[in-house]
Amino acid sequence: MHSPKAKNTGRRDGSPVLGGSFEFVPLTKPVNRSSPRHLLQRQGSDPTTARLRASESPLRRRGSGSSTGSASGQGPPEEDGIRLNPSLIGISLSSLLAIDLWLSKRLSVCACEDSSWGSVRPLMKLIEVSGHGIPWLAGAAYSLYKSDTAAGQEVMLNLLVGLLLDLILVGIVKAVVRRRRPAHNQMDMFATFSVDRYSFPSGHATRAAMCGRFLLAHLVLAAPLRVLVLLWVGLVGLSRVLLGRHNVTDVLFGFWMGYCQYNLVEILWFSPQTLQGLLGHLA
Ligand SMILES: CC(C)=CCC/C(C)=C/CC/C(C)=C/COP(=O)(O)O
Repeated sequence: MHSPKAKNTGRRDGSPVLGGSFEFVPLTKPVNRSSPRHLLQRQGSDPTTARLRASESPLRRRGSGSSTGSASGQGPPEEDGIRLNPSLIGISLSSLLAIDLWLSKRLSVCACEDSSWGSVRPLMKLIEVSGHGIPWLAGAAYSLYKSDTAAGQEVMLNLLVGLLLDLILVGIVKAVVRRRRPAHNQMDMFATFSVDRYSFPSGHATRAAMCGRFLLAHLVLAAPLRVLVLLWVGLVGLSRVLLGRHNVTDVLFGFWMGYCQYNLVEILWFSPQTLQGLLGHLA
């Protein structure tokens, strides 16, 4: 299991490392302001390692005076300002990912039958099916076919457009990011595409967020039903992590992406006239 703690103890000299490429230097350690040669002698017996350390660490670079400083010797060189920010971003991202992996593993309590909440797994899989693309596409297509009012047809047509858009956008992001599903996931999902071996973002989460917003905006629902819709969206997201299908960040990003996708559906909104025009051009 990856945990922040485990990641931070990887160095023989005890200095914590995050993501393998960043090094924290204790601020209490005296910074040597003399020549780099002196620095090398203090770094230990391996001069190559010592030279690398001296050049990696922004703190040491700043402290080493004329050898790496600005031409005038006053203040840090320009490049320090440029490199410090990416380091901070990198460290923050590495920490976030480490917490994500650790938390997701802790929460995957229905990942298999033998897990601590293994008995709830069938219920979680039922929630999984409720957020799957096939029932949603089939339901929207059937409602479009059966609808006898122009308003009903318009709403169902645009739900269908939104669902197809969701499949395409999630497929693209998954193919670009290529984040593997958690190791504890059992790949026993029903009807998947090849990109669904990747986990970022959760397609169930994007669909739940987009459809949730769509239902709340376009169906006249009583307050208890509106609460039920919100509850269902939350449960779909939670079930992805409990089943071990996703890390927490896959689901959170999925919710955000689905929320934005609904905005896109609103922008693209097809009216029956537009549809008739499109069909007329095709015929
Ligand atoms: C008509 C047509 C193209 C249907 C395809 C529906 C389909 C197979 C959707 C995939 C749904 C799925 C398994 C998404 C993966 O969700 P994650 O939450 O595991 O990313």
